[in-house]
Order: sequence, then structure tokens, then C-alpha cells
Amino acid sequence: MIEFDQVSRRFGATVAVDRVSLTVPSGSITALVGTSGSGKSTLLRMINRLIPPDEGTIRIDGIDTATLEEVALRRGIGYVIQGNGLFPHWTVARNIATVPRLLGWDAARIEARVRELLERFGLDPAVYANKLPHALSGGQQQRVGVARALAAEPEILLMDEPFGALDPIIRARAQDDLLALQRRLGITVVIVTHDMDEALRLGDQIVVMDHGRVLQAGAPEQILARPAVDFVRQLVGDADRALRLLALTRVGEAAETVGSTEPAGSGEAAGRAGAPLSSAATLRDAMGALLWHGVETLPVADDDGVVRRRISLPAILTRARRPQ
Ligand SMILES: Nc1ncnc2c1ncn2[C@@H]1O[C@H](COP(=O)(O)OP(=O)(O)OP(=O)(O)O)[C@@H](O)[C@H]1O
Repeated sequence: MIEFDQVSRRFGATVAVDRVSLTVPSGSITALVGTSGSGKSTLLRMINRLIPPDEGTIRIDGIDTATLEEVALRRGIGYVIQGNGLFPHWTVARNIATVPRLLGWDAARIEARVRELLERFGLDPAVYANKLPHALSGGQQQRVGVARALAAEPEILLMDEPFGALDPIIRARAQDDLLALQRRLGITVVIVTHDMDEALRLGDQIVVMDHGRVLQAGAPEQILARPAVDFVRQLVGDADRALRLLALTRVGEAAETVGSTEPAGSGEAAGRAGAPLSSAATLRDAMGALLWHGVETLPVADDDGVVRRRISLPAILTRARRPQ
């Protein structure tokens, strides 16, 4: 758990972070969101003391970070920045090995770790280990940046606009990969973004900042349904709120069972509307598909491709309503 207790930081006359108190629970993703200059990056960088606070206390698992050696503190904290920050003249393998080398791991252990990480991130070590970063696509470079941050098995991962430079399709995939990775490793992730949709998609907790202050911190549903102040309401978008709420729920969670089991692609609605929806799609996707095909229900295929359920317009409407 990371705790901020009345933390402030000034740069000259600018108050970048203003008396912030906040708890980041362990093993979850917290998204810091807000307009440019609201203090998100400063708050993030105070966790690993790249920027020391002027006032207040930051505790990690109960220990005041001001009492720790910087090297010891940063050993347990991975850090990823926009545009990945890879060293351009170092190979992919050497980039990933940066922190293990600093920590004095032996060569065999470093090599095994680099190989393991490349494989985990879908980059064949035989192909990619000895390439320079510029020979990789933006999405691949971004994955190497995350691999490097995770090399020494940190329990905390700090990410500052990590997907900002990626195109929308690669970006969506990178977000899915991060979610899967975080769930698998159980690490604590704090991510800075100015994109509310990204924050809602990734965050277990959303922290909305403005002028160095935390305006609201809560679960995505709470931020959407009960924005604490006008600024948060504007940020979540009055008109878009229902659709954003739908994007938080998977089709599988709202689908209804149909009588008989039928293989994917069969059935009356599927015949009219094409392929069934995946149970992993969001209700926002489902809404779009229903409108597009002009139907009130669509079949839903489970992970094994078999259609056992369907999603209906009334079921979606129930979920789009403001939670009580
Ligand atoms: N090193 C610095 N020197 C002077 N002022 C700074 C410095 N770092 C940040 N600031 C100022 O502090 C305020 C908060 O900046 P910060 O980078 O934390 O905001 P942010 O929300 O991350 O913004 P962005 O999304 O644009 O990166 C801004 O007014 C910024 O100009």
C-alpha cells in the first residue's frame, strides 16, 4: 500500500502538488487523471523520490520513504515513461538488463531473466534480443520499456503516459496486456494519463487531479455515477457517461442463457446479424452491434466458441442507468 499524507511540492511560485492525501491499495491499478499541469507526474515521481516532496509523508507498506536509501527504494519500483525511454545505442537485451546489472546479478541470471521477459512479452529472444530499439515498432518498443521496468521483479510499477505515443489499435492491445500482466503478477500499478477512457478501462481506482489537488478518488463506477464536483462531471462527459458505464461491463456478465445449445454462427439472430458477440466484448460494443444490425438481441459465444447465451437491449439499458 502506498499512502500520501498531506504531501506538497512547489516549483518556485508554482504549487505542483497541494496537500494530497491518498491511499493506493496494493495489488491493483490506480489511474491518475487530469488536465495538463494538474500535478499527476509530480505526484507519481514523488513515489520513487525522483522528485522529493517539500512537505508531508509518503509511506510504502507503512515505511516512510524519506527514511530509505534512494537506491533501495527504487529497486522495488519499476518506472515506465512515454515514448519508452530506451537507450537508443543499447540492444534490447542490454536495455532490459539495466537494473539487474546495477544490482550486480551474475551474467547467467541476467540472460535467463531477459529471455523470460522477452518471451512473456511475445518477442522471440532469437530475433529481438540483439536488435537496437529503432529496429522495433512503437508497440514493441513500448513492451521492451515495460519489460525493462519489470526486470528486477518490482512490486510497484509507475507508468507516466506509457501508451501516449501509440496508435489507437496498438494502444488498446497494450492496455489489455497491462491488465493481464497486473492480474497475473499482482503488482501495484500507478499510471498517469490524461485520457479518461484509458483511466476508466485500466483503473481499479481513479484519482482525478486539478491544480495539484485530488478532487475525487474512487472506483470507476463511482466516478461516473457520482462525480464529486463540476470539474469531474465535465471530465467524464455528461453525454458520454452512460456509454462509458457500459464500457466497464463485459457482455458475459449481462448475457442471458438461451434454451438450447447451438454452435457459433447459427441461430436466427446470428443468421441475420453475422458472427456472434464474444463474451469478452464490452456492453458498449454490444450496443453498437445491436444498433448496427437493427436487432434487439444478439447471440453470445463463450470462450470455447459455443453460443449458449444472448445479449438483449433491455439487459443493456438496465446497466446504462445511473447506479443507485
Ligand atoms: N521541474 C519543474 N520545474 C518547474 N516547474 C515544474 C517542474 N515540473 C513540473 N512543474 C510544474 O508543476 C505543475 C505540475 O506539473 P506536472 O508535470 O506534475 O503536471 P501533469 O499533470 O503531469 O501535466 P502533464 O500531463 O502536462 O505532464 C505544472 O505547472 C508544471 O509546469
